[in-house]
Amino acid sequence: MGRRAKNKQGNPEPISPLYENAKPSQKKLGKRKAEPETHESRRPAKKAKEAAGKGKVVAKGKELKQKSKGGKASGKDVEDAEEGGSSEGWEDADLKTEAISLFNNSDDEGLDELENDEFDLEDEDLLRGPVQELDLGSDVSHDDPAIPASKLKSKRSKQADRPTKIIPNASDASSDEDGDDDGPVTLANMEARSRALDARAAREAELDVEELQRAAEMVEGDDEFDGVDDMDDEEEDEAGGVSGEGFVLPSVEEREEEKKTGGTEVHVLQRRMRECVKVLGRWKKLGENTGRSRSEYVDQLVSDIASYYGYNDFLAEKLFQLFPVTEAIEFFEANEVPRPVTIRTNTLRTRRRDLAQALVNRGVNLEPIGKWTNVGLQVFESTVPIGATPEYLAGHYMLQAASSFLPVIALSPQPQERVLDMASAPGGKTTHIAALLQNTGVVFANDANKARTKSLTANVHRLGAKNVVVCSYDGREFPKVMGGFDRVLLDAPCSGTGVISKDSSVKVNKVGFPQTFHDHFHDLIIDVQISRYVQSERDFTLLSHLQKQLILCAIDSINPASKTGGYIVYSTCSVTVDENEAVVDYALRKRPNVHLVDTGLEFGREGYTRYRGKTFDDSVKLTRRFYPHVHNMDGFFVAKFKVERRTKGKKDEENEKGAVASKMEVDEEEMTEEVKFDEEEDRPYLEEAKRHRMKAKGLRVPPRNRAPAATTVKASA
Ligand SMILES: C[S@@+](CC[C@H](N)C(=O)[O-])C[C@H]1O[C@@H](n2cnc3c(N)ncnc32)[C@H](O)[C@@H]1O
Repeated sequence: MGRRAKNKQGNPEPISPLYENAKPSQKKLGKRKAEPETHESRRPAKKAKEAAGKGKVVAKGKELKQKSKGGKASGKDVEDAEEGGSSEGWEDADLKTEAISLFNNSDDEGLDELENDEFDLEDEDLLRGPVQELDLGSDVSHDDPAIPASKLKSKRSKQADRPTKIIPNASDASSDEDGDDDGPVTLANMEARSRALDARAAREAELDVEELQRAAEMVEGDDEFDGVDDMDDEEEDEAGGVSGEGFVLPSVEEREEEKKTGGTEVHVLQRRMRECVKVLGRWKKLGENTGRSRSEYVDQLVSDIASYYGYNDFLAEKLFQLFPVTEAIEFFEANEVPRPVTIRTNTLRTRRRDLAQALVNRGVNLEPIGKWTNVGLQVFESTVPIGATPEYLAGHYMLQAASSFLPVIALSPQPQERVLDMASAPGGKTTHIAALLQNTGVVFANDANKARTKSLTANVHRLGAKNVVVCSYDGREFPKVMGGFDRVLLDAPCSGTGVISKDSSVKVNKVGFPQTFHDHFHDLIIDVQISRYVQSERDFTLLSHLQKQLILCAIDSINPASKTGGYIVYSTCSVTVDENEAVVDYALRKRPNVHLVDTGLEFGREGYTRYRGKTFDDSVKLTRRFYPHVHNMDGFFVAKFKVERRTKGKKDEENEKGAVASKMEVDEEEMTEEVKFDEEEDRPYLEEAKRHRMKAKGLRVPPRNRAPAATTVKASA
């Protein structure tokens, strides 16, 4: 837990001047200059925080309740209940007191999990405690004497009483005109609201093109993402010129010493972060005068981010590198705020309008999510437990993060098709696919973790999906066990760096974890709960290795002659390049008969084609990235491939041998190029993994000291 999370006593120094001094460059951040300052969409995460200031509570370092319009909702709690301990989305989240009463889940499995989960009563303090935010986007602070009161007032009023909404186009414009403040949605006003949303979405679509272009320029022109050098004059004036008086960047030795003595005070951290962001933001102007190198400032800032938000240093740096400096802070801040609660209408049982009406009658305040989904509803408040309504029990909806809709929308399964959901538990996406197939065709819902297929099966039954076959294979066994699919979804096991707001344990390593962790890695069947504890480059390499194996198997499971399909969607709830673009690029190199196509998603940032010295295929820009601070959704990645018929060559013949060939290919390339295994160190883990496999197959397991040693990961896989 970071200092930010720990600090429950007194109000630390407000850090809002940070933003005043180093306002993010809108150009660099791909935000909309054309939008008026009052446009909430500029800072979705900020909106959530503002919401917190209005009777809602955002606590330090731990996400608490999101209570829009006085309501209470916690996305992570809800999906926890829904998905019975899923790996992705909300299911691993802690449950807080309030959520238990409001979003009580009737699903037994979910309840068990809630009861057993790390229920931190200390958080009750946080529920009552003051809001503390490191807010780059908060223009001013009430406490800042440098800001005239008039300015303060107008800036504060920008963030009107609005609920935190899903912002697919990084925009949440015109909430007023769309009637956000006109009271709850009713049957009478729902159509009108939907129309208003459509109109808004159309306007936003235009702006989005502009934003995408900016984002693309940003990636193109700035490999190192080195901050906001291009602040305009006005911004510089606001930023207040040179670095703060009296501030001296600690030396490496001082930093080490500080760590040894248990870190520094929160207000010192805050000030230092503010100063570092300011200097890095205008390095050309300020940097030279400091007599220090840019990397010293970056190192200090990353180290402070790690302490302040409670990440391990490695992960803090990895995530920091994804963004320009100021945007990185926005990202870390957004991870401290819960995402909106959303549900997906199960069209096998009901229509969205009927569901909305039924829930409105029960005292649920909700609204359609946006134009991009015709089944999603965002819940703002509820007087009943949303995970235990009769409609929920009757399978009329799934509690599901909005980002989880995206890969299935991209997959776009057509009636009568044969679809493989390669890593499917607990079934949020499987049941969505089944609904889009209108209960025709067949969905093979596979998950390597047998225990997790229980909640998958339960969800399949509850939602009335009759075209689903549940199975439990290692995904890398496909297409050996079965092939010829029209479409394959690979919602891959990942590090979970996109869902930190739901599962803050992603931030750190846990005591006692490594044994299990390595065990699973060497078995290369990674339960996502475990895969999340990544703490070194090697861990990411191993995870990426599994993802590469799985994606080749997914490709090889497709029937390229499919009349209606021939598509694969690869998705993760992670934002790291290793798990996303690098995997996609690898698949393109290994399978020449495959190319990327448009995901069909209306929003999301383009995938990176260049990143920290790596160059990916140009077409990788067709992939889409989603961020909490931009879209007010979990961090997510979606890529869509089309598989063509192969013109037979030697390599293709090899590929046709199926999963084994796919696995071997990855092994050969990766083992030599990237992953250097220390066989001696790994031997016990390999042996243990082998024992597990034998046990699972019902074979007699030899005593530990006589277990036959596996020598390579390839052999154990
Ligand atoms: C991101 S979660 C899937 C979430 C699911 N698609 C949903 O929407 O509910 C990843 C899943 O991959 C499974 N998994 C891990 N390694 C696997 C493997 N080698 N083959 C198949 N599934 C695997 C995990 O058990 C986990 O349930």
